[in-house]
Amino acid sequence: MTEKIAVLGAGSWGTALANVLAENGNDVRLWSHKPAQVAEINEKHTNEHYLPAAKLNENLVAYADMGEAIKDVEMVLSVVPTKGVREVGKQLGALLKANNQKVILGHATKGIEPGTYKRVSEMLAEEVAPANRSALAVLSGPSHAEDVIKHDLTTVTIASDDIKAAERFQAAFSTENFRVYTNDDVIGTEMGGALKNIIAIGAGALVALGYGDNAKAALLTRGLAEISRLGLAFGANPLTFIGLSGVGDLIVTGTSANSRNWRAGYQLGQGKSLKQVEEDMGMVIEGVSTTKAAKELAEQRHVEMPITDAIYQVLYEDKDINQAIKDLMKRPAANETN
Ligand SMILES: NC(=O)C1=CN([C@@H]2O[C@H](COP(=O)(O)OP(=O)(O)OC[C@H]3O[C@@H](n4cnc5c(N)ncnc54)[C@H](OP(=O)(O)O)[C@@H]3O)[C@@H](O)[C@H]2O)C=CC1
Ligand SMILES: O=C(CO)COP(=O)(O)O
Repeated sequence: MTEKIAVLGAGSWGTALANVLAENGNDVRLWSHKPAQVAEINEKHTNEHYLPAAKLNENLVAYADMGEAIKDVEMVLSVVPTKGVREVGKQLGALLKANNQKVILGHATKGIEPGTYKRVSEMLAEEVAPANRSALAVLSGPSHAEDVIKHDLTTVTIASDDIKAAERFQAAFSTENFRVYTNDDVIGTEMGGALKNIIAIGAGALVALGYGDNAKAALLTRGLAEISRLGLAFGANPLTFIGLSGVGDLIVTGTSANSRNWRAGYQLGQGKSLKQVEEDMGMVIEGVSTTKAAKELAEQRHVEMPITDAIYQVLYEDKDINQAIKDLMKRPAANETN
């Protein structure tokens, strides 16, 4: 069965995911808030700023009007950065209400809302009334848009409390190069996807500073320990953190120059200021705001997250990265599994 599905947000990830859906024969409507980008996608079948040199499937149709994009669809996937989720969710919620329309609502965003510490599905649940959504789902896992658009082998997971909804997304997305699993742990899947971006910033910095493989492995492993600790405090399934949206995404983001978070860390390690890094990237670096949200959330819940604290001090308190690394290594002796 093919689906009529709207993808909201035409950045690198929204476009790559919409392209997988279109190649798989679905009727896909990609909404962008930029009319020039809509024209480029529909006329040239490219999205040069976000996916340079990629040719998009010709069945992928872009819309500047969200109302037209969601007309008669049964599924919607929001793929805007965390900072845009409320605005897009509000717009979607109002349109669905006016149409008396109910959709399966998914998202593929990786972040935590600053100040409220809400996960993305919680934000969407607040913006789209229960009458207008039959289920909420999250797509996550190790999946750089740059690889997906080239049809490189990719696996992701779709988590939902409603397994039938997860299976609808699974069927719509599954291709010979894009393998999709389902999962019922929405909390763990969202926490893993959001928090690995913090560790990826640290991983990029380590490489720029010339540290070796042992240091990288230590950071990723102890990073996973603190991601899991915070996730468990919110009721996540521990097994999720050894799955695609946990260690899987941590590996891809923490070891790849395709990752914006890794590249941001690398540039900070080279001595660039955060302001300069953000200006130069031209794309979202989710880990910057998530570091602040996670640090505050961990303090509230009395969860120990020393690496997140160290990265917070580098990003927000101008702490020298070498000093932050030294201080982490000099922490009191500890038991690994406590
Ligand atoms: N890129 C990747 O490989 C992956 C990304 N993700 C996650 O997907 C999410 C989106 O990332 P990604 O696509 O890479 O980000 P990009 O920076 O590439 O693109 C973001 C897109 O969202 C648009 N946007 C931002 N705010 C709004 C808004 N308020 N209303 C409408 N559109 C808006 C941007 O528009 P504009 O051009 O005007 O800025 C842009 O088109 C992030 O949470 C990221 O962590 C997850 C897995 C892989
Ligand atoms: O989440 C990602 C890959 O799974 C993309 O990470 P970046 O946002 O760091 O590029």
